[in-house]
Amino acid sequence: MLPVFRNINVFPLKHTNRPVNPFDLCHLIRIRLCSSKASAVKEFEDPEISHAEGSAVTISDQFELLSDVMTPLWKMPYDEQLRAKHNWSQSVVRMINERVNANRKEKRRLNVTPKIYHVKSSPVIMEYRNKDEFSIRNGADGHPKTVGFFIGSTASDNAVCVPGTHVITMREKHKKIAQNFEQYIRTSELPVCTDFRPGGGNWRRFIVRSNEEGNTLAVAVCHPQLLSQERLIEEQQRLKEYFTSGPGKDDCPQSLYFQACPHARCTNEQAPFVLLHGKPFLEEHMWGKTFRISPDSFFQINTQAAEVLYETILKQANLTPRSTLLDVCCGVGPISILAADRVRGCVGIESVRDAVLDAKFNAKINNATNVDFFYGLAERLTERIIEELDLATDIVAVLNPGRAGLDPRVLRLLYKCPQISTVICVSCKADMPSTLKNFVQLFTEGNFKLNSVTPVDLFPHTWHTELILKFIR
Ligand SMILES: C[S@@+](CC[C@H](N)C(=O)[O-])C[C@H]1O[C@@H](n2cnc3c(N)ncnc32)[C@H](O)[C@@H]1O
Repeated sequence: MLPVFRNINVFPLKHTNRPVNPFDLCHLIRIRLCSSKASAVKEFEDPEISHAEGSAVTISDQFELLSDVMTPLWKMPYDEQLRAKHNWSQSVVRMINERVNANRKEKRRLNVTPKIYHVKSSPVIMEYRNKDEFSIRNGADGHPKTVGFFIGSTASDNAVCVPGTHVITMREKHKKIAQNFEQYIRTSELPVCTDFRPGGGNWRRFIVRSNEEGNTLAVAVCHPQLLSQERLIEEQQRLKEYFTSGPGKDDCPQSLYFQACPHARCTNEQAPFVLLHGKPFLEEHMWGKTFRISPDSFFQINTQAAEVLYETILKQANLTPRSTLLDVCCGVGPISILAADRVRGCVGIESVRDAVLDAKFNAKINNATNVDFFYGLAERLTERIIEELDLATDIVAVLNPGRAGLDPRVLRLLYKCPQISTVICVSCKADMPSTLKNFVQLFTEGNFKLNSVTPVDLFPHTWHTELILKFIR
């Protein structure tokens, strides 16, 4: 049993609008775990859980359940996890095969038979997450302002928020800053946002990021509802004082931001990230190069494993001084900047403006003079960029979109371009229909062969695995 973090009584419920029934909670979590990929489903016949009225779901149970949701493989030895991920990679290839053959009129099956490499392990398996996104809702003790992660379903009204104190992939600093933020919002007059409509409350999310040196950047996200600008500024000032000179000062992040976001998510253009304290950016180092990361920019969640990922991508790409790298969905530019010394030039496309500004800055400070980045959607920019790469004889495209995959028009442009002989697809959601569709299109319409699949474990203790799929003509 995990150690008890602090004494929370589930009953009586002082702060809640609606009591949490411990039986409901367990039942919900059981459904959640059974429907997840986790094989180890916890049985809830624990003597510490009694369903009689007035009894409690122990805090240690909540922590264990949260670990089961967030890190479902946490009880499996790491080498077994790697074997399970290898099997999963094979199943992705089977899914590609099924889809390739699903709509074929000809009787003869097409076989996609790439070489599947062993999973490249993560150099670090504990406390590797450099970003955590905390929700704010009712805790299992009924406190309406609890900063943590949901267990149960948010769609039904039964989800509760559990602090991430025992999640083994989370860094201690993130936990401490989140605990301090929880203390802060419990003193704030603003309620938690439970509805986007007026009157639905304010506090929504808390994001903590850090680099390998231990510097941290935090963003408090608040729905502005009908609050005046003066009231928002007053809250920002109080939050800043709490962390810089108040009770949170021992765990003050190096950068503290506030965002008044009226939607589920807002970019910096939609709702500016307001810097309350410290440096505007986080800096990360890989291969002796420096990367600036803005609060709005993507960065791989496991920095040390990301180095392994990038090294593997560049190796698979067989780059030469004659190559041009087309870096589609480039983020803050790591793939292009790390490849710059090996190639004729790199061009990156990215749809988040701040990430493009970071990428340009990163190219400059790393002296990557043969690299350029463009702001916009790949589906809008790729055609013009390919036209401008007219003189390039050997183009390698690296595609690393989010879970939505890429628009089929982008892939069409790539396989119609004769100078592109290699396409490397990088995905952490390779088994999602949107992503599988991209692979199948490259194979069936584009006549590319799937040459190899290399899994890289960016997410130890979870089922997620980053896959590098190499397609060649
Ligand atoms: C998984 S991240 C990869 C970023 C980068 N390759 C890296 O390793 O850090 C995906 C990036 O693609 C961007 N993106 C998603 N859809 C896009 C699109 N249609 N056009 C351009 N960029 C897109 C996102 O903003 C995000 O920065």
